[in-house]
Amino acid sequence: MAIFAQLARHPLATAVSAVLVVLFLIRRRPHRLDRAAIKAGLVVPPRAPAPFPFIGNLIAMGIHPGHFIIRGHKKYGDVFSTTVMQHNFVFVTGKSHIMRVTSAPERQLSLNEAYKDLFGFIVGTEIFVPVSKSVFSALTSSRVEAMTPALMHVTQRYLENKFKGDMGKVDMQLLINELVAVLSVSLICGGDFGLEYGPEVADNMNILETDYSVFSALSPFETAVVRRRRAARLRIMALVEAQARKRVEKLRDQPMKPTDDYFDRLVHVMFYGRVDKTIDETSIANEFADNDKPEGEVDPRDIPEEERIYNIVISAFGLIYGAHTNTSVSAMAHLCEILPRPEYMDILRKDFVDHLGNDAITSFKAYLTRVNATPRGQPKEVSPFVQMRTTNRILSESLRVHLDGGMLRKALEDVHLDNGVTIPKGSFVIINAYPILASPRLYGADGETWNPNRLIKPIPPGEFDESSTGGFSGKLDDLQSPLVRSSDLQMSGFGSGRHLCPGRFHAYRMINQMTAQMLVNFDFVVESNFDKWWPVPYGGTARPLGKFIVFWKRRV
Ligand code: HEM
Repeated sequence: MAIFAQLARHPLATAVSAVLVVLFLIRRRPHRLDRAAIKAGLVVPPRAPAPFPFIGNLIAMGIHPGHFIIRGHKKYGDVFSTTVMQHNFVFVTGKSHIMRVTSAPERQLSLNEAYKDLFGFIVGTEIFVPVSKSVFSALTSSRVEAMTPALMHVTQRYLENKFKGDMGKVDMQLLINELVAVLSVSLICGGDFGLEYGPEVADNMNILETDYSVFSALSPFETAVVRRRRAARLRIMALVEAQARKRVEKLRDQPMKPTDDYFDRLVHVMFYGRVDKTIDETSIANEFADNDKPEGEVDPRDIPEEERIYNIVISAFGLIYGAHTNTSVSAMAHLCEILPRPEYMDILRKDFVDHLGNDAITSFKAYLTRVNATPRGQPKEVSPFVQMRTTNRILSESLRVHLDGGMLRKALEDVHLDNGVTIPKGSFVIINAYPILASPRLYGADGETWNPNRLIKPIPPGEFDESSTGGFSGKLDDLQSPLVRSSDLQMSGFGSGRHLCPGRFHAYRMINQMTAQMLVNFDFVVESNFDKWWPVPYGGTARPLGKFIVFWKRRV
């Protein structure tokens, strides 16, 4: 009792004690999803206490999700949970659990529902829709080849416009953001559209991606930010809609063709209900691409034409967003490593000129003509971009180091793991890439450090030492990247399993060709580079903090 009498005389101490008691009580309470599962007799994951009411473990997750998650796995094992902003988050690692999560069907562990719930307020919830296999097939590596001349042409035109004169200074972050937006739009909506409307879409994308405030998100009133964002979104949608109407007319009596671009595919599938019977299963980037008819999907011919057009616009808009955001920050990550290092700029220049000469677009078109003329069944010439192994490996190292997001799902039903633990329905599930990229077993003692030599000259497995630096003794895939399959667990930044990123071939092509065209035409000196990178807790590339300002000089 004496202690309470003492406290009563010190109001501040009383207030602090009361807050501590409340925090203590709250941190002990299991999450409501756990309570429901426990009531049903299920074993739930061990829980890392969340020290703050309402925000839960937001601060620890915000500072460095990877460190928080590694600490959690060390303490609680392969599966543990915590509360962030009232949501239940379950973190999963270990091969069997990762395979269980990444191979689960969408109706059980949903990628779309997870992103819709957490990020829908930023871009609108309706863009998170599953895409059918017939459409995904337009993202295969052969489609990347066909789109390459258009991407190179758009890049060339863009650089001509931006770098006027012989020398200058540029904010590289803004430039890359805009250029990748122009390229993404060209990729999804066609090169013709990209050249004409790319910069306008890029400006509006910039508003959507950067112009939001917590105040406007929480405010019951319509703020100026909300109005700007709505106008930007509507403008992009109006442009894409005009393109959709044009293509609907163009493809009215046309069957699907191998030469269709991505937008043609959308129109064939979503407007005319056509299915590609010739899809080569193995050429689809997605390991579990069995979502030809996502659950609940109806035959488009059964819905009104205007609704079909709207669905095409929404799908295209969602994909432009998906293609742009991560590719843009990945390109920044790559260039912020390359531009301060003249020796690597020279290696990339040489690789590009060795394979495509001084007139890259003409050389690439000639290569495409040769490949298209190759009779069926005969071995085809390997793409010059695929032959640039060193270039691809250097990019893979940039992505490996900066792609420390991972995979995010929402449990739409209770998910039982083989260790007897159940992920309760309603939880968000995260598999973080950081423990993989920082694993000494795979990359030695300095896995977090950018060092392309580890991929350029991998060490034979018997000679690999976990305490060594700059090493890697695993396998590389066609992109000269550490394998991304869930069974190998070498690199999970592009996801794996059912939702493995189908656009990664396009991402490599966009970044490699734009980097090469910049380096071949200009010298660069970095004035200031990003201060640091904030690792994201969801899928994709870390986000840069600070300014990336660069002097450029035209090469003669
Ligand atoms: C370096 C650039 C890119 C990165 C880092 C990246 C990363 C990712 C990640 C982490 C996922 C989720 C995987 C999972 O949770 O299992 C994903 C999915 C996806 N990505 Fe990418 N991506 C990139 C570029 C692109 C591009 C250029 C496109 C389109 C052309 C694209 C289209 C998609 C689509 C459609 C999905 C959803 C797949 C599905 O639902 O099955 N991405 N990407």
